[in-house]
Amino acid sequence: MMASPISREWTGIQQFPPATQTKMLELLGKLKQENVNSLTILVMGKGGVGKSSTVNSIIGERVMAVSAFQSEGPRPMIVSRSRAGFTLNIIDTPGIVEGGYVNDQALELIKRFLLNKTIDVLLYVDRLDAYRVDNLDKQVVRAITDSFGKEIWRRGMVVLTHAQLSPPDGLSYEDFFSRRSEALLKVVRGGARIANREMEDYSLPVVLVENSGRCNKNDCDEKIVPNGTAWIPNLVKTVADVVANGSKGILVDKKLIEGPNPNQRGKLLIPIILAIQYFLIIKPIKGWINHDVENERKPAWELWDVDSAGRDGHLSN
Ligand SMILES: Nc1nc2c(ncn2[C@@H]2O[C@H](COP(=O)(O)OP(=O)(O)OP(=O)(O)O)[C@@H](O)[C@H]2O)c(=O)[nH]1
Repeated sequence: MMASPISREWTGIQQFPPATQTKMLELLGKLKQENVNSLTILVMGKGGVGKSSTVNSIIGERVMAVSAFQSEGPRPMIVSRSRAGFTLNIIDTPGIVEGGYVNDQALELIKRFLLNKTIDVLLYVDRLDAYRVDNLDKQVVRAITDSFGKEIWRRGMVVLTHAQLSPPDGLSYEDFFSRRSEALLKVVRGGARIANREMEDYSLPVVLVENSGRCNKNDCDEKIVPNGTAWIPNLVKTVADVVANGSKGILVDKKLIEGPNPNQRGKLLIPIILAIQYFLIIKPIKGWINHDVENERKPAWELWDVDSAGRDGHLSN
């Protein structure tokens, strides 16, 4: 069982405009009807994409420190709020990428932090206003998959921050949004190794978020994204849908954390591959080069030139 963190009254809900409050309380009521009395949401993604800001927006309080620079300590944080007998726990994590690679230590910290907790929903956060996906995105998805198992993506949703943008010329907002989400979903499915035939089980909804204070509002004073959706209640509704999709939450137990990591097996192969390369490729080439050097009997100061000439000569053979 999950040790329940000390949870404060969710007073931040009162900061929302009445229309949002009504929707939120309706959603919580619906969850309670389905016997869901508490939810734990895990928030992950690269650094600086808006994870902490999103947590603050949902809670309606400035609970997480937000900065334009990478967060100071690589430490996960949990915030818990209760309202009408329902408890919402959100776990914010530091970006797990450092210097172009996934930081395994940061990942270990997150795993240990989550020990004996059940993840009900994973928010995979990235920015809407990015124009391409790269290998780093895939690495982050893979790290999440290797840490918590592929099944976590059945409880996953993609959150796109910085949603209030004007798309580049010639593209409608809807087109831009669908291109960006398709590209990211492809990366997630690839990194999580979700086969085409499994797609139905991994629906991975995509939601838009705008954390900026300059976020547009509708007539009811609710923050809206450019497609007109009031994004906070929409995000919470999507969370509720994911919980109801028939899959199970992910219990992070010792076995999951200490179990074999497919990445680790891959790493074991690296020295073997390097050794094979050395004996089959580099050694013979060196042999040829030395052979050439001896044959040509150049003076020592010219050996460098001979060396590269010799190598080129043999490689093009
Ligand atoms: N315009 C705009 N700015 C945002 C949005 N979300 C976050 N930001 C800004 O982006 C910067 C980083 O936001 P954070 O919430 O700290 O990002 P993070 O993903 O938690 O960062 P790390 O903790 O370093 O991993 C801050 O300057 C935020 O004000 C958004 O939706 N729109």
